Amino acid sequence: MTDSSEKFVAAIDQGTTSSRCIVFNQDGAIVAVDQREHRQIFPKPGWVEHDATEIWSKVQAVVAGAVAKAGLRADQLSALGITNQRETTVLWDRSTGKPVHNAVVWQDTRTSALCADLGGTDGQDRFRERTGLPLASYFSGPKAAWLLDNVPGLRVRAERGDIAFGTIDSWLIWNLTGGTDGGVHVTDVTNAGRTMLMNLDTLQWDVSILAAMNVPEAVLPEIRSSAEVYGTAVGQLAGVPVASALGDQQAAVFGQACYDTGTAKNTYGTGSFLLLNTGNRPVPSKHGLLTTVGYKIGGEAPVYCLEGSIAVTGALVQWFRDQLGIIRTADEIEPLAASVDDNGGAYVVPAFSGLYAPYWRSDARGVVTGLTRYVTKAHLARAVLEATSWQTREVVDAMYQDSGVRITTLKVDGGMTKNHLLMQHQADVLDVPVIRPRVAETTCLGAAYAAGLATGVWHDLDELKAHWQRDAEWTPRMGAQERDREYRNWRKAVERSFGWHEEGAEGA
Ligand SMILES: Nc1ncnc2c1ncn2[C@@H]1O[C@H](COP(=O)(O)OP(=O)(O)O)[C@@H](O)[C@H]1O
Ligand SMILES: O=P(O)(O)OC[C@H](O)CO
Repeated sequence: MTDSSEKFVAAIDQGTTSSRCIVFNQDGAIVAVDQREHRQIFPKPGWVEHDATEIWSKVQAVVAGAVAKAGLRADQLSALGITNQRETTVLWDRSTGKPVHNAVVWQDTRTSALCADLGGTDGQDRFRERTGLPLASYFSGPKAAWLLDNVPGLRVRAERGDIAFGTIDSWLIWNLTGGTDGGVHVTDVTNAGRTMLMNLDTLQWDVSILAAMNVPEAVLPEIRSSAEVYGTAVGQLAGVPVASALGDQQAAVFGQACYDTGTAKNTYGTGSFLLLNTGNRPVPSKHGLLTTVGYKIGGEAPVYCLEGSIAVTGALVQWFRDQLGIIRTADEIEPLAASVDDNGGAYVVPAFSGLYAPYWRSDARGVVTGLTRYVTKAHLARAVLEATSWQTREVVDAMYQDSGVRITTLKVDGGMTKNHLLMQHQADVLDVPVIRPRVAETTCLGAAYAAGLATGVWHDLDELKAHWQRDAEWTPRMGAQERDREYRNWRKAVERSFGWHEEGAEGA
């Protein structure tokens, strides 16, 4: 039985591989969780799609599951927050509510040639000043343009106003608030900022970029803050205010209580995303980072971040497990790696979708280098884990070069942080302590916090900060000489990955 004065907030985390719903109490503690995976669709090398209809039905199922496990009725929820895999692009018909094509996922590289064309003589930097982003297949605007050009008849329907564009937050909010029967078509600044269509200063759609990418304004959602009531849910959550939306990495910043300028977190999932809070002004990057909105609470000033996006970290462990079959579960990598003292001279650069930060090289492909007869699967297991910590080190160095901020501790979260060997190596190669909080579900927690702030469950950031508690800490142990030698080797390995893929050639 629950105390009737107690307040609860639910958050939906719609991620790349699964959807989760978590119910939190007023202390920010987890009351119930439900989670379901959805299909990964790979129609061609380099293409990754999701079925947005399947995602919506999985989301409905996990909401029902979490609310039931919590022993609550929907009307006992004070608010619902949304957080989501970013950039993944859905176009749907406003009158039928059906997607016109599978969603094109953030990892999908089909727009590489389109991005190269759009860059023209300015190259990757054409829209960087206005959007904070390099032209890369990662972002949503070119994905929408590709769909408009490749789904027969779609452009005409879009220009007539019959089609809606959205990242997953928009798709979910529209469905939650009624869909074809009055659903609201909105997005928040953190998600809009990943389309490459939003101006970072005005936080509005940039009409000249829309024209350059040939994306009609009629398809776009309204851009709102990350924490405000967008609408009221219908259906199973009837009456619950839908009160926050944040991209998952920004939600983790919020859930990790990185509210002060200079604080940073790294989330280790399929990929890894390190965000540094840079305060109320966007800091441009000259070293391969993204400038992105961290969050915006209602009418308050936006908070910006520098972001180092790494496409493949946990996904490399999955590859080691599923494609090579060397381990049966992800957890087995740690004892295997711990059975040897070092990587035996081997390095793995997981440039499966090219390399993201700080290189943004779509011509890179994965390499395993340094092989000799001495190298065993245990050395490779180490090299697989070390690929994550070295990629993070490169991003941390770029953060310092761009912002002058030297990270003194790194807050971490995500599925890979249960791997002690990896977290120790991370502390070693950064030479700073790495700290994991007690509530590891920082993404959902951030969305819940934002929704709770918008509805008066919590009152200010200080209240939220007081919830944060340390669970584990790793302190650096590696000597400087070893660190520097290994870093040099890692960078040599990265150079070996460049220039492999030629656009238009066979294969991915
Ligand atoms: N013990 C482990 N050691 C290293 N990596 C792990 C371990 N357990 C899970 N992972 C990796 O963590 C990732 C899952 O983390 P999660 O935060 O759930 O990711 P996402 O939200 O991106 O789906 C997977 O890519 C998996 O390979
Ligand atoms: O769903 P995740 O955790 O893999 O995160 C994906 C990122 O938002 C992509 O930008």
